Amino acid sequence: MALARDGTGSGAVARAYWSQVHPVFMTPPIAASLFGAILAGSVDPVLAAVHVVAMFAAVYTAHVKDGYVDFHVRGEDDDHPLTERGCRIGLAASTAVFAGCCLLLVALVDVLVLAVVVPTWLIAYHHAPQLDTNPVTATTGYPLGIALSILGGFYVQAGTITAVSLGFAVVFLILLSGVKVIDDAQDYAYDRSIRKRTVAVAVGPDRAYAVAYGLMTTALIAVTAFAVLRIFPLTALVAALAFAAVAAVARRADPELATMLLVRGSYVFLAVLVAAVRFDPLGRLV
Ligand SMILES: CC(C)=CCC/C(C)=C/CC/C(C)=C/COP(=O)(O)OP(=O)(O)O
Repeated sequence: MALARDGTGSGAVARAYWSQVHPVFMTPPIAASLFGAILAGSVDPVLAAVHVVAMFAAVYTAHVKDGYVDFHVRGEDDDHPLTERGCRIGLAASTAVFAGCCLLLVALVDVLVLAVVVPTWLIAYHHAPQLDTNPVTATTGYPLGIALSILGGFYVQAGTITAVSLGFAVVFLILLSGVKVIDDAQDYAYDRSIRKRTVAVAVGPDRAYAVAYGLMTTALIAVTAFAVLRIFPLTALVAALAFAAVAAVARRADPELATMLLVRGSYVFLAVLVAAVRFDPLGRLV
């Protein structure tokens, strides 16, 4: 039975599976995992790599399942490169890779690591058709995965969760939930037509913007407070300032441009936080 819908042979199958690798969605959890590792201080590259592969496998699972549900079950999408059987085999393969990583982490770290790793797959697998039907879970599912990726990346190195790692995870959960609300607002008309209940569809675009920027502001205030209290490194203030500058520009842009700016702003935010955690130049000055 065919695995790919657009042709036969190993080339067509490989292209179909490769199409489910979405760098826009897969790079952030990988970066988050590595950020967690850096936060822990000393980085064991093997542990970091196993956790990164687990996060990749979780997000791959989410995409294959989402594509399967949107095309084969709901009939929402016009096209999908994998057949139903192709989707099932893809899901089984990515889940097997994820389970293999979990076993390795249990062997190399401890069994408690499962508490911060397994939920990422649960969120990913249940994104469609369960979590994506409710505005709250549709918005927070992916950011929660990123937050858990930070915690998991940290845990595999440090063997514990600290207040600082939890603080960073919560900040990313809130900030990225805000970005996701704007991202979803891009598809407002289409999502409304298929009765997909994003925040923009549920409360209207104007209130969705207010919710989104409220969430981002809350996250930045938390970073500022944690930095001033020296719970986070002082240089984290620069990360908050940089993101605030991007968000101020995005506020006046349409949802498409705003999403593009905010996603890039999130990378700048993360990059400055890495520098803050590693070197804290501002903290050394005062
Ligand atoms: C480790 C980690 C980050 C885990 C979380 C995984 C997770 C929930 C990923 C979601 C990826 C995805 C299918 C996005 C598109 O959803 P959509 O419903 O907005 O887009 P659609 O309109 O294409 O269905």
